Amino acid sequence: MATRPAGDLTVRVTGLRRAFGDTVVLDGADLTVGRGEVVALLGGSGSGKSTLLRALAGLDPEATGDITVPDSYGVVFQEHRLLPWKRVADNVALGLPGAGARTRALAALTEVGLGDRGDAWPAELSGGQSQRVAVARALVREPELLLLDEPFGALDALTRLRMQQLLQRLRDRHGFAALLVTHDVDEALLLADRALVLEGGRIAEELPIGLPRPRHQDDPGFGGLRRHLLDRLGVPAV
Ligand SMILES: Nc1ncnc2c1ncn2[C@@H]1O[C@H](COP(=O)(O)OP(=O)(O)OP(=O)(O)O)[C@@H](O)[C@H]1O
Repeated sequence: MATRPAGDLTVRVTGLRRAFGDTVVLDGADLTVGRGEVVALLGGSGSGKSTLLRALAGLDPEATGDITVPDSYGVVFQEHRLLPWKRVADNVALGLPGAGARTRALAALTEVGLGDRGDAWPAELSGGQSQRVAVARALVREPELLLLDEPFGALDALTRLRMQQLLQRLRDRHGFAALLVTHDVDEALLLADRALVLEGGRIAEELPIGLPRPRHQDDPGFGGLRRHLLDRLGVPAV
């Protein structure tokens, strides 16, 4: 049962467990996300990152443990998950109460650079545009927390970079906290205040990322942190 966390924390997870048959994927994982903090969740393929995120998003009734998340959170997956039979603005406004829903949806679309595409159908958008709409849909309720599961993982490198910059701007403007599941060490280092490494069903390492913002791959300090994380993930420098 999720309840509201107290104090400076947006998320508090204690003793999170999830097994599929005999395979224990999450084995008592603990983590926190502070208010307005961006936390990257890294880990090898199959380490349980998506399982953890789904549990936090309330999508996995079989996960056990103490999970506290705010009342308002938005979720973005690797696939945009837009409803193809609804226009873009109606996808973003979905479930919003009241007569102002469309106005709010168009404002959120403007924030992601798609203010003029509200009447388009999802099929008319590129992959990057579709993910922008997914971000707008997650943002439209002004959530305290975004849960992001490889949100840019399916995009080409340039589009991914633009989306990372967009996420950074939105975070500066709105101050939401985020838990960002990613395979991409550079993405974690560009965006996150802290990186967590999931291994053996628990958070095996927690790395504060104190690099000044705005960040760039060429910044001093970036390479050392990248090497450390890659090494931790079993990809040592050659
Ligand atoms: N519905 C399911 N039924 C059975 N096993 C599952 C199910 N969902 C996940 N698993 C298993 O749980 C483990 C963790 O999966 P999960 O998708 O959380 O890992 P991940 O770290 O997100 O991986 P990747 O980085 O490859 O996306 C994997 O071994 C996976 O096969």
